[in-house]
Amino acid sequence: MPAKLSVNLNAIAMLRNRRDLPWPSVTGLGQIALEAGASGLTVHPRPDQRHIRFSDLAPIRALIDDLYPAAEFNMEGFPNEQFLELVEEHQPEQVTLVPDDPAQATSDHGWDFRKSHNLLGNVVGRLKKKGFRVSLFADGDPDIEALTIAKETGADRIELYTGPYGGCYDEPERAAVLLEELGRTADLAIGLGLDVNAGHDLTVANLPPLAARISNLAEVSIGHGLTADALQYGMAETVRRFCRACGQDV
Ligand SMILES: CC(=O)[C@@H](O)[C@H](O)COP(=O)(O)O
Ligand SMILES: NCC(=O)COP(=O)(O)O
Repeated sequence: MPAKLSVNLNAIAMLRNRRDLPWPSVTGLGQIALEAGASGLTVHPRPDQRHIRFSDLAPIRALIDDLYPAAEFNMEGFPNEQFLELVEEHQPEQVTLVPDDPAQATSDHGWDFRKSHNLLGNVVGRLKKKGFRVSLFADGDPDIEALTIAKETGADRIELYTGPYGGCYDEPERAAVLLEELGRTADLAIGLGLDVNAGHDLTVANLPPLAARISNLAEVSIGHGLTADALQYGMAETVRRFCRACGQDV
């Protein structure tokens, strides 16, 4: 089965938040993504709402429920009480727990499962009792003991943090080493009965080798690279539309 694509809307929300105007529309672009074949939408609401605003969550939930009931809503975040209440209110199909601090610019590491065993055990227990699928953000580190703890929390999946791999776009030898570590981590996780997602800085260039190495990859969530491509591949047509709006015949 090919990996499912969940489109992360954070980058679009960040662009929208530059002005007090409703475009680019987070829900509207989410709809285009689902219409084009994405299997789901991902958001990572942070406490300062610098990307996704809490008020974006209900319209995204409604978009999926009303028009794309087979699609999935994936909410990512650090499991503080505010995040857990947002999850309980908006009922995503998947909750991805990420160990990020509110001051972090973006997610840059997976959980330290040894240190966070109790926290994750409690939070995953609370979410599983309410029927959520839970995924835990994990480094590409083939550490069987750490992955066993992840499994013991009751989580369903891990999401491999692919940032270091994505950052090696101009260092193919280093990328190959990191790819193999991600692959070995996935093999161990799958062996323990965890499903495997992946995300962070994935692109159309680095995704095919990852999907080939992890043949059971369940889902990738992609925002930054996908939004960059949407701008690049949409720019020419958009400039033509604006030239026409100027009265030019192009
Ligand atoms: C967990 C993860 O890797 C992504 O959610 C990442 O944090 C994207 O969020 P930003 O685009 O807001 O950095
Ligand atoms: N979980 C990773 C994600 O949602 C997207 O990360 P990025 O593609 O914006 O780096």
